[in-house]
Amino acid sequence: MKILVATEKPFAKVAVDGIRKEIEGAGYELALLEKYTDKAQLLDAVKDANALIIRSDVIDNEVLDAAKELKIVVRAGAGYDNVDLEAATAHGVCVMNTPGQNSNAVAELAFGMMIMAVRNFYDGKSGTELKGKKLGIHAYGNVGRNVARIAKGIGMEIYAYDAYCPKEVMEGDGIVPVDSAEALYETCNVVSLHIPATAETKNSINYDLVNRMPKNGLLVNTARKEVINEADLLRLMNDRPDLKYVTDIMPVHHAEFAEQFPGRYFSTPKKMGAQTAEANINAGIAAAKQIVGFLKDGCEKFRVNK
Ligand SMILES: NC(=O)c1ccc[n+]([C@@H]2O[C@H](COP(=O)([O-])OP(=O)(O)OC[C@H]3O[C@@H](n4cnc5c(N)ncnc54)[C@H](O)[C@@H]3O)[C@@H](O)[C@H]2O)c1
Ligand SMILES: O=C(O)[C@H](O)COP(=O)(O)O
Repeated sequence: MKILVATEKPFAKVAVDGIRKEIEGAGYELALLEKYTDKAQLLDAVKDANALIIRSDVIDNEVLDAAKELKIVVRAGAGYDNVDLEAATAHGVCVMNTPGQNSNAVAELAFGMMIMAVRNFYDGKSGTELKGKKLGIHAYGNVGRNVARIAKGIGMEIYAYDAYCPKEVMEGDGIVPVDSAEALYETCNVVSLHIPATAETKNSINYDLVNRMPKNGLLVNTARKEVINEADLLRLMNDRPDLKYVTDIMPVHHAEFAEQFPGRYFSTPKKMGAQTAEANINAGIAAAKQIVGFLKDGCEKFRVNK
């Protein structure tokens, strides 16, 4: 059995070593395709792979057609919007993610960007503190819960909205649940986005919603660029010179944001939320273990396609 790690953005070496230990320890062969620059390289590498470990790498119908021996794809990470689930099901390929394995890394980055923004991107002028401010967590999943944990230490008032998480879970964590996204944005000085990119959420962060934020509101996005209605946000930030936007996922209209909103906008050059040795180790080794469990015992825990 050949297990291919196909990562355009590679894991830390220590994580690859851990993956190798799991795969070779189970008697399988490990192949690496790292830092590839061309889809043709991926199409060639998947030809004889029985299992794939990927990150944000796009697995579409063309890749699945080329991967004649493929049984399983594990997205080492949370969001699996980069995998065509319907096509995978049609090809008889199981798709999994590794929930929770990179969430602390993302939560820490959200605070890194949050502090940078409220300190005016370190321009020397007086900024503000997070302590005592109202934080809105938009989606109370694995990342959202880690954000809440850190926010407690900072001394923020914490509110959350999640369309599917029971209010009792938030209350049990000492978080104030709110009934709608609208109520969250109306209430909070800072909103941190943690919704997945789905048909329901894409473009949902729009003019009306963000405009509900109080004066000097800050929107932090470590989720996906697709959830933002960029045209609306550009228009709103022009209409509301008090608002700031920081993101770990570079917008399609990055140049416009950067040019129009100096001192109010920041994007990491490349998605960095999960880019820590710890998150790479956690997610990479979990992916390797899930593949071994699937191939040896048929374990389908964490399967995300039907
Ligand atoms: N920047 C990065 O490197 C990075 C790393 C990890 C995750 N992410 C992104 O963050 C997202 C969240 O990650 P996670 O680990 O917390 O995932 P998760 O699956 O643990 O949590 C997602 C939460 O979103 C909620 N949700 C789904 N649809 C919603 C909606 N319409 N309105 C409100 N809540 C909704 C779910 O109920 C769930 O609680 C991922 O899907 C991914 O897109 C980015
Ligand atoms: O959904 C995720 O887990 C993140 O977007 C991580 O993406 P990456 O593995 O490309 O850093």
